[in-house]
Amino acid sequence: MTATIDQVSEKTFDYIIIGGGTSGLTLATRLSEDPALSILILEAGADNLNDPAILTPAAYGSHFGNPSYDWAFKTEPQANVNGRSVPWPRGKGLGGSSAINFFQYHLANKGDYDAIEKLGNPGWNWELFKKYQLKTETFIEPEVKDQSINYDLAHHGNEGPLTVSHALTLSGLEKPFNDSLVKFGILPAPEPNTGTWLSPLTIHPKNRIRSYAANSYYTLASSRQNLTVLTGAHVVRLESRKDGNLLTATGVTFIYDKQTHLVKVGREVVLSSGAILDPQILELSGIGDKKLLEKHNIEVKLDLPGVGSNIQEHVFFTATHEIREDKKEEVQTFDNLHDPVEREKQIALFQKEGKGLLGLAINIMAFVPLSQLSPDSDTIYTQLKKTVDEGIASGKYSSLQRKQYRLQLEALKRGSPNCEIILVQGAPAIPGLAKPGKKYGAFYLLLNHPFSRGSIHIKSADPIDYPAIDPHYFEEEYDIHLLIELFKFSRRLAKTEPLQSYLLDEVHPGPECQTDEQIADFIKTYLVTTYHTIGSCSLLPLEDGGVVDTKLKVYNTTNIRVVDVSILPLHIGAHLQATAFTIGEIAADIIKGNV
Ligand SMILES: Cc1cc2nc3c(=O)[nH]c(=O)nc-3n(C[C@H](O)[C@H](O)[C@H](O)COP(=O)(O)OP(=O)(O)OC[C@H]3O[C@@H](n4cnc5c(N)ncnc54)[C@H](O)[C@@H]3O)c2cc1C
Repeated sequence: MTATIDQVSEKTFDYIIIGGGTSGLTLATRLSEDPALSILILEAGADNLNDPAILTPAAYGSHFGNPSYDWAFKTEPQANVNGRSVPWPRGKGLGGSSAINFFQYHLANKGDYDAIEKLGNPGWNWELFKKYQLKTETFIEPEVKDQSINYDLAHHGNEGPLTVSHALTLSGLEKPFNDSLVKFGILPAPEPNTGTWLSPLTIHPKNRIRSYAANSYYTLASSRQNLTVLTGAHVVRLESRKDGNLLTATGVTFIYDKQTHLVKVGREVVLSSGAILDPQILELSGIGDKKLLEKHNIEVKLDLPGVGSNIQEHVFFTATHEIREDKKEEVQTFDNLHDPVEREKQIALFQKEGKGLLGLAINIMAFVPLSQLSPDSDTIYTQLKKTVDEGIASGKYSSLQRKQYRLQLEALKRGSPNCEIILVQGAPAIPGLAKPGKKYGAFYLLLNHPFSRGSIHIKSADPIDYPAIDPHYFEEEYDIHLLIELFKFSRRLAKTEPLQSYLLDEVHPGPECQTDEQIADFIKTYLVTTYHTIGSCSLLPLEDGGVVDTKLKVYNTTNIRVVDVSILPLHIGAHLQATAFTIGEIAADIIKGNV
């Protein structure tokens, strides 16, 4: 049961968690295990519990633009992607982005977490993330023991709140994709993910519904008397007092039903409002870059220039092929789900028998180093290193970028996976692309370790005004260079047996797109977000632009923490939800004094 405003307004809680999303609900569930503590979650969206629009698998993208589920952000116009403002959907409501995401559930490779420690964060490494990820999930072994499915029980939990398993239906494209990649030396991956892989998913294979923060973690805790959840509560700012140099949060101001309210805090305020809105709430609270706050006439409580800087985002674009006529019956794709009548039929079939297209998932993926994909990888590395060296010599890069780039270059040199290819069973939603009666296979080509750095800052002191999201796409040329190489690789892969026997010629962009300039223009026109923003409240030493310390506490505060993916200081080669749940688990143990 969610609370009424009278149970919250002007009351005091030990812990106030802002945002009932992925990390926030994880943290709240663990903290409320102690009946002596009172915990409040303030969530701007609705509870959306038991909503089929969230629970039904294969609902990819159907929530986008719907204010009941999606904040529907947009970037500032991006100079290097033809001036486009790129839509950034993000989950709104209990469960946050875990309620609308695409189900893949996995950590990145070891080196990506160890890099967090190397940036000056003792203890924040692979061992820590692995230990706590095991707490998040109960892994159910798949009934279909297809040879494409590869997993290692040592890397899975068996007592966690989330249910994780593998897709109920295979499309028929898994094995040809794997076998063609082997011809390039890219082998099926052991866990964790390096190589070709079918990602585990947060779909309950028995109930056949999405497993996410609200029906896993929150369900465990929802009847506890010490946990209060207020939905429809949009947090505006933290109230605070200053004792010497240290800031202490005393309460939280929020808007509920168009009225402004205050709730007081006994111990700590935790921001779990996601990487886009954490910086807005901090800046509206007077915590951020002094010059920016003064520009908006906000009283400066803490000059903390790292807030909203160091933004890194995964992006991708799609190359689409038609499935050959003689393979159409053999291969299952999402294409038929665009027909509303067929979709209803498939939902009924899935609910009754667990069969059909809804059991398909976006899960066929490979995490590979550039050196395995491009014959020009040595030249690209040499050019990149030269650019970085010149940038350092000219003073173009901050001390943080210098450290990050050194680690990124080292990772490239040792052949750590930095590219991702997903084979999606169906055409992307580009108007006019998919023809009725045809089936498609599409390569999603992803940039996971960008060199460009962006920012997210308030545009005004109005809390309802969305912040300016400026990822600075392709400001570092290597980022687009890598995508061009990935695209060329996807063409070679499509022409390699056995995949070649399944895929007809590329229909988008198509054969007329040949030169690097043409490919770059296609990428700039169709680039989309992978929904994985990090860095806006980075876990880093203060002198490198850090916002939180290794206990996730905001610098120079006594009781304000940030607990969500905004703390990641350098991007990882994985989809982010497993890391978000894991951060919630780690934070709970930090607060309990166990880490
Ligand atoms: C469309 C989409 C698809 C994705 N697909 C995958 C995938 O397949 N696999 C994967 O691993 N990852 C995926 N991700 C990414 C992953 O789901 C997120 O990175 C992760 O869930 C983020 O967790 P979080 O706790 O940081 O933020 P969120 O889960 O987004 O939680 C933030 C919460 O804070 C609330 N909030 C924000 N501001 C306020 C405020 N002012 N007052 C009160 N409440 C507020 C929000 O409404 C939200 O509920 C996807 C994300 C999206 C959006």
